[in-house]
Amino acid sequence: MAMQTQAKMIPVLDFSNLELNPGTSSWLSARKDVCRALEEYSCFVAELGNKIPLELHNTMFSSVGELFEFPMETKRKVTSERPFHGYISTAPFQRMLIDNATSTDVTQNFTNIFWPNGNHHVRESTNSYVKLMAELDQMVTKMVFENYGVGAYYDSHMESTTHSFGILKYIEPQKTGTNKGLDNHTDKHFTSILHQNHVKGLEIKTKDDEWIGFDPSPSSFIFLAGDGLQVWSNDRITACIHRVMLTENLETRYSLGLFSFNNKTICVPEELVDEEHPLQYKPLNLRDYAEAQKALIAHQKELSVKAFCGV
Ligand SMILES: O=C(O)CCC(=O)C(=O)O
Ligand SMILES: [Fe+2]
Repeated sequence: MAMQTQAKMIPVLDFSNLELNPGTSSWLSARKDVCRALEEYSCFVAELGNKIPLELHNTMFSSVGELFEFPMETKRKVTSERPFHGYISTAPFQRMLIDNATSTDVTQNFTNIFWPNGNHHVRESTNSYVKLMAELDQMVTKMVFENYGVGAYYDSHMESTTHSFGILKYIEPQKTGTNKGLDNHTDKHFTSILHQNHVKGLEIKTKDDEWIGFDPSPSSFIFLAGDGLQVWSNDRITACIHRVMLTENLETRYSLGLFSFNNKTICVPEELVDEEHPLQYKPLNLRDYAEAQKALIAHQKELSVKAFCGV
């Protein structure tokens, strides 16, 4: 698979023409590219081409626009007991985050909040869209596990993984007086996949401490390593530091994300600990980590995974 470099440096991997079946030569070559990109950049752009039909992209972004137009009391009905989930409105953005989004009952309950008589088109589109992203996540995760020689652990990892689906709307900077959409952070889950409309803003921090922008297109998704993957890989892959800056935006920025949570305790596989890679982390429970993070949020502090469970 050819690896190009987008804008300045984010690697772009072209999955559009590939039938990726485990064990084939194209799978093995993609696996190598995926892991190299994650080790060097903590992220990569997955170009899906026609695997994401333009109509599905358009339906998703127009529905998201509609969802945020509903009255506050309707949006507040999107709730969850999971930390940081449900509907949140802060100065620069509004977000709805639903857990276990690959369940069609969950997407049905979600759409029924807004359209009590049902909205078949939005529900079906959301199901197809979440499925597409979850399949991308599963494929990349399988490649990562295989690459480090522990493919045998992939099935049990995925069995205890759930995916949360997030939709975000950023308020235009001229209305808030700040161009900061989202502060520098790493994601507190295992992996993330983001997809957005045409309004730029997502920036990734490189290992040389340079910020580089993501150049969006309807068929490109960005895959980011989260804190969970950093722990699991014993620092072979580090979590992607990213932020959203809304400079020059005259239009509303919407982004969609699929976030994977491993619901068991994440332990570094013993195969990934050796003299060159001494154990860096105690076992990590992502829910406890999110709760600890939440407790600090009032103080505007971010808890690093090293501080939480570093050895
Ligand atoms: O809006 C984006 O592109 C980034 C969203 C993000 O980083 C997050 O939800 O954690
Ligand atoms: Fe993030």
